[in-house]
Amino acid sequence: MLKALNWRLQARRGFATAWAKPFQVAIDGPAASGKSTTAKMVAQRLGFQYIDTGAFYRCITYEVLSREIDPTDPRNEEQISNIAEQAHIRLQTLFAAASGVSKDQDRILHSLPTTRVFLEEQDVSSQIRTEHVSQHVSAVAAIGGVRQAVLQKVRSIGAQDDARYVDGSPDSKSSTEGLVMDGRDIGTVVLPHADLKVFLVADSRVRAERRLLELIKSGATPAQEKLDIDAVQRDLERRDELDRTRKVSPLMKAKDAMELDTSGLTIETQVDVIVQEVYRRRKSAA
Ligand SMILES: Nc1ncnc2c1ncn2[C@@H]1O[C@H](COP(=O)(O)OP(=O)(O)O)[C@@H](O)[C@H]1O
Ligand SMILES: Nc1ccn([C@@H]2O[C@H](COP(=O)(O)OP(=O)(O)O)[C@@H](O)[C@H]2O)c(=O)n1
Repeated sequence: MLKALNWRLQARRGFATAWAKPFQVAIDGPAASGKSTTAKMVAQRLGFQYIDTGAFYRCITYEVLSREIDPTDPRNEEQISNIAEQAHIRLQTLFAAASGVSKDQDRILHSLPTTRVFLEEQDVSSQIRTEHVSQHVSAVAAIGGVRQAVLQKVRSIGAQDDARYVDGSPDSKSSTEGLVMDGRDIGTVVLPHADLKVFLVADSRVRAERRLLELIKSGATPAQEKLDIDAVQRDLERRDELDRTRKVSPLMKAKDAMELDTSGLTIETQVDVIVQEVYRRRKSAA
């Protein structure tokens, strides 16, 4: 029965082989190196599912700060881990419509997908991107119980699919053909057997300029939070240092990861390099 259903699905999706393992792309790197932008566009071009793991740590941090709990006080670790375990977090990525396309290469779509983040079914997409949350998220993400809880959540949502195209139809391809996940420990801990691991880096000044522009454009930061480029750069560097030096699953490049410096690249180029690498590896594995 299950096998028949699987064959039907395979036929609809035009797969050559049944029970094909989804192709996993792991993208890691320091803050504002371009991970989520690149990951979303790679997922869109390939029709893969996209999971932003940083959003999970941000949601938990938002909840912790809303309850006025100090994440830097070790006495609060158990309480924060419990919050992480109980939190119900859901992501919904809105991809651009891909009507009438047949071949993978034809799925080249240039509008940027957006991810909405729901915490207990409340849309917190902009609240989790404020500087206040950014300043505390690395302390929360360093807690072992929090990492365990997020690991379980991100692994289990691989089985669900909340992706949508802008025409509102569910994306029937995305969950089975492949998955793009971005974060800090994807290639090392979450998906250690990923088919392609990418470690994105960029000069910290360039990253700060990009992040500042993004904060201004999104209006996610309240007017009273005065931003300047030096402050943004300091915060990125401080967060990277905390992420690199924590005891549990620190930020590091997996041994078998491909490093890509985005400092002098356009978004299109960095996406293209990864998409071409996916095609190359799929071809050589066929
Ligand atoms: N090559 C690039 N050129 C210019 N801006 C970029 C490039 N790559 C990413 N960006 C921008 O930099 C900002 C940070 O990128 P983002 O994908 O959010 O990084 P991360 O997920 O690593 O924190 C975003 O506003 C994004 O649009
Ligand atoms: N897989 C992950 C993803 C994020 N994180 C933590 O969550 C924080 C926010 O992640 P993010 O990807 O939203 O951050 P940005 O790089 O977008 O600013 C990081 O600074 C890490 O502390 C992590 O520890 N492990």
